[in-house]
Amino acid sequence: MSRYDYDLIILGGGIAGFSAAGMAAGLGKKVLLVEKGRLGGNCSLRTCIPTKALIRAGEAFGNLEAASEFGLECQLSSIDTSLVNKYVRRVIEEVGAIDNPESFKQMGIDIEFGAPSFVDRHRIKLGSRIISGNKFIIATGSSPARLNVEGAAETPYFTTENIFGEDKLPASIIILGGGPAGIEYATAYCMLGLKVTVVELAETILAREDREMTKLVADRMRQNGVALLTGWQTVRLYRSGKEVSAEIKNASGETRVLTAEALLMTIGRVPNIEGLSLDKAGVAVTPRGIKTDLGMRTTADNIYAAGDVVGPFQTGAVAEYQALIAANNALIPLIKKRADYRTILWITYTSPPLAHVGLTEEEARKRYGDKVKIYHYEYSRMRRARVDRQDFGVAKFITDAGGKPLGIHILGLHAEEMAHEAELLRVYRKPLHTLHFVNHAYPTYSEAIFKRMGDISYLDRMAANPIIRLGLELMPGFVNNLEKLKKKL
Ligand SMILES: Cc1cc2nc3c(=O)[nH]c(=O)nc-3n(C[C@H](O)[C@H](O)[C@H](O)COP(=O)(O)OP(=O)(O)OC[C@H]3O[C@@H](n4cnc5c(N)ncnc54)[C@H](O)[C@@H]3O)c2cc1C
Ligand SMILES: NC(=O)c1ccc[n+]([C@@H]2O[C@H](COP(=O)([O-])OP(=O)(O)OC[C@H]3O[C@@H](n4cnc5c(N)ncnc54)[C@H](O)[C@@H]3O)[C@@H](O)[C@H]2O)c1
Repeated sequence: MSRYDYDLIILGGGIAGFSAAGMAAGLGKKVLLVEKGRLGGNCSLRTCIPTKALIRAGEAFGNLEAASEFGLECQLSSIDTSLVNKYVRRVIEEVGAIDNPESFKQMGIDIEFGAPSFVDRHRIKLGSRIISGNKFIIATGSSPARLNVEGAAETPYFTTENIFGEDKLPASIIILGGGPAGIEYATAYCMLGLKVTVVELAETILAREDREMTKLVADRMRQNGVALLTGWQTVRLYRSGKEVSAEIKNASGETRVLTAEALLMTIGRVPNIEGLSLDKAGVAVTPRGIKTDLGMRTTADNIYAAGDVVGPFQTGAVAEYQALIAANNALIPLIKKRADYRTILWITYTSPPLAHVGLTEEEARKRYGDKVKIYHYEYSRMRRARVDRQDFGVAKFITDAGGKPLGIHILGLHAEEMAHEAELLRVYRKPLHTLHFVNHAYPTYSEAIFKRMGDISYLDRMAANPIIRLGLELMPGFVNNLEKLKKKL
């Protein structure tokens, strides 16, 4: 009989907690999941799912507006958005229902609700009870960071915690923070007809993206009417009658006052560690979150951590990845897994979406100098995109000298799905021309990008190989026609 009540205790019932609990239950372990609030975490209840629902609502309106592109004439004089948040809340409820406590119990996972705190590295206090565990995974996630400037405490503003609680959308909104969160909200609200202003402290929005892609996103957003202000610091917030105002200042000392019906703060996240008494368990923290090694083990050797509470990449996909590594290492000591952050991808759900796979051009040039090759494939060249009237976009391929992808960035319709084929190529270190002989359905976006890029990189490879080149030169016109052919593909 075990010395402990549980083999594994997981703190936090978000995407990281669920993934770890599922794996532990699958391994036949006695597992307890403790959740402070409602099961589902930010991803289902406040961030990933609701923002995608909001963007979908915006795109639905965009599709109506674009009907004439398809020869359909209809009159659209106004848009009533008063039921949009209700739709988003319905989606949250539907997705939340999938994560009900009963379904976890059926998997053999015990669930407890409450705010746990460590007593020592094998015991937590939950209400008046003490519960012991052999291993622990802390997956308590993150909360929105809040700006501490003059007037902030007295000024009403939204964060991801409460933005969908309102019944009506405002007519105008100021969004503080031009990271992925701010840009996704700005995209959706702009499509829904709101007057949107984004204030970003840094000189660029979406600082982790390839610069060329960031510029394309920013230009497109500006064309669509979003006021994007980069390099501006917010110095004061205050109420202006029924509206809110933000006083902002730039590096040259210029000041401006922005006023809107609502203000949303998306300036980053802080790890949820309050009340856990981590010091009693010997778990160290840094300003970014809980300190772990690449095996997701904290400074206490039986305690692991995963997800937003750890970082350095705060996405649902990384939370799940880290949680599986943590559960594996906690429960199967003979097979050690380590996180490799080079193999993660993410999507920023602008419209169209932006997929990020591997290195940016700036990072690739820093590491590999001028040896990198850059290929672009414009959506305007795709037959499928033309059919769909979706020909804005570009796929950018950054490869090493042998054509192996270092980074792939796709801005365009279905980029979020195509990113996975890109990631497979990169992770398995296959050159782009591998795809030259892989069948892709036609007409699809995937065919257009991957097959054609495979063809182009294949031709490049042919031309670069002196022996093949010699042979080809005997074929009249081949090499001369190469550039023409590449343009045509
Ligand atoms: C606007 C926005 C949009 C996003 N969209 C995407 C997206 O499209 N795709 C994507 O991959 N990522 C997206 N993310 C990131 C994603 O939300 C997070 O990375 C993900 O939710 C992290 O999961 P987690 O399980 O680590 O933490 P969380 O989802 O925060 O879950 C932690 C859970 O722990 C509970 N908890 C907190 N404290 C305690 C405690 N003391 N004891 C017990 N339980 C506790 C919480 O109540 C919560 O249920 C988005 C983020 C934002 C801000
Ligand atoms: N699709 C996705 O996967 C997705 C979508 C949204 C968010 N997320 C993740 O959620 C996390 C939180 O997103 P986020 O955008 O809130 O955080 P972030 O840290 O990624 O970006 C915050 C932005 O706010 C700016 N900022 C900071 N202080 C500011 C101030 N005082 N005034 C104006 N701007 C200020 C920062 O320079 C930064 O650009 C991120 O890690 C992100 O990766 C993922």
